[in-house]
Amino acid sequence: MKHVIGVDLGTSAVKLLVVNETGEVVMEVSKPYPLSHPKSGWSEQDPNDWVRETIAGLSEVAAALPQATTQIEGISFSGQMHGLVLLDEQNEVLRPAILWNDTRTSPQCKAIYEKLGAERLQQLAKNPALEGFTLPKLMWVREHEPEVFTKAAKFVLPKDYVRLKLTGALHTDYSDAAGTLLLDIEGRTWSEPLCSAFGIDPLICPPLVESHACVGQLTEDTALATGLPRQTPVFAGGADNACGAVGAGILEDGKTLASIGTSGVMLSYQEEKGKTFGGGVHYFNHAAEDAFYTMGVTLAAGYSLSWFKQTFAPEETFPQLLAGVAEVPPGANGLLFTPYLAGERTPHADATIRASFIGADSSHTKADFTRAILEGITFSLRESLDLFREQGKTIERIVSIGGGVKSETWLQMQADIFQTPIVKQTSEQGPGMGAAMLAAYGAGWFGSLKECAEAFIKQDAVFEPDCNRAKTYETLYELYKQVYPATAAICKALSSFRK
Ligand SMILES: Nc1ncnc2c1ncn2[C@@H]1O[C@H](COP(=O)(O)OP(=O)(O)O)[C@@H](O)[C@H]1O
Ligand SMILES: O=C(CO)[C@@H](O)[C@H](O)COP(=O)(O)O
Repeated sequence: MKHVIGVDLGTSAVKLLVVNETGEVVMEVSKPYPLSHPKSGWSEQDPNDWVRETIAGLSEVAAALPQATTQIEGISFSGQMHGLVLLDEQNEVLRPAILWNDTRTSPQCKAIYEKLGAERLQQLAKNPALEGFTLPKLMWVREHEPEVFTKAAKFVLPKDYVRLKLTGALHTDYSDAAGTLLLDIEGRTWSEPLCSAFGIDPLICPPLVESHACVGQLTEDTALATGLPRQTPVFAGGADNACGAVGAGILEDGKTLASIGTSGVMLSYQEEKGKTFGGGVHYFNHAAEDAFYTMGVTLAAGYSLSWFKQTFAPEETFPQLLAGVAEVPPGANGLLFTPYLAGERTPHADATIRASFIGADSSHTKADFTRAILEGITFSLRESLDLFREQGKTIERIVSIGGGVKSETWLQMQADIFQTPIVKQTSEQGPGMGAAMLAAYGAGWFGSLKECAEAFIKQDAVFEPDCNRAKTYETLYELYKQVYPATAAICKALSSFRK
């Protein structure tokens, strides 16, 4: 039987999905790598860790499925967005990648607004200037590490670097380019006015391709290192949220997903071009051709839970940590959490805000704290959902993807807080499945991504909202929304005390 491989380069790990022609996942491999925070608000990874772990994952696939490897008709990628990978003339990395959740670039974002003004920026980039985006990171390196910047021949996004090392071919796709703040989103070219306003040589930007485009095959070295055939076709792939949308079947207006990975995302397909939803959300190219989506982002969603586990229960697994949480009532016995460990994007674009537990008392247990964290993350995503609903988007059901899907308690909580049915698919790996689907479509298995979605995507369960819990959560949500304005000034004043 024919197979494709979807490689999802997440923030916590690279996850590989081997999928057969009926859409069945025949093998999954996950290879973690470290995340480093050299200073408060900084977030970096070594791009060569991504390459090493991807090759290790592909080798595991080749060893476990020797017959299947000769029938692999494509590999494609999904990647954490916005991260700046700077390359020299020889395509070697010049410094650690500066990631999507790094907020060191507030002065550069301010400079972008001062130069263009919010209205002109919105007109050209269709997005606000946010610390996580790639352009302010380029400006930061130019200002703070000029000796590095002068050596930079190209920049790429994270998954593009991995693909470059596997194939020797250098590209990015429209969905990932959209998150740089340098793309003319609807014109689908690097924006000449944006590049020239900020002194960025367009030659530093990688060539643009469609997400399903075949960009080459494995190099001889990669074939040797992995055990996969050299002629295996490689397809460009897309931004992880665009791929998540493909893998969750978000391919027409009204279809919406909630993703809880390291970040949290509320994403909806956007038929009407250029709608800004008040400027607080992102508007990006889809991995499907000539299509767009809009989304709000919580910077520390799953990251809040993994931070809590690592700090207070490092010996426990996630299922052990979550074991008592279903028995704790909504509201965690009077404990509220706001997930601002790394600053925030939507609806509060604020790099200095930090997280809070409000209402802690001596009766609270670890299970109360854990439940408060799950609720706080979900309230934060509800704020993005409200932005869409308030501007007239009809959202009747939400597909949930990402690591958070592993907890049924969390899925039910999403249904109760979002007040909408939550769909769980057979694979929670939305981005990896989306990458596999791009390979399947690129390889010509299907006439369109929609046809591929019909064949590949399978629903596993639906979680319906419970009226009583939804009502309780409405009261709690109103309290949650008061925490940001009440703590913003305090967090700003505390920022000079941070590491
Ligand atoms: N059993 C579990 N129950 C609930 N959440 C989980 C579980 N296991 C992992 N997670 C959450 O999933 C997150 C990782 O999700 P994932 O989609 O793999 O992230 P990424 O793509 O950013 O690497 C972790 O940070 C954690 O919060
Ligand atoms: O910055 C964004 C979206 O704008 C993040 O969603 C990143 O794309 C990281 O994704 P995960 O590692 O959480 O999947």
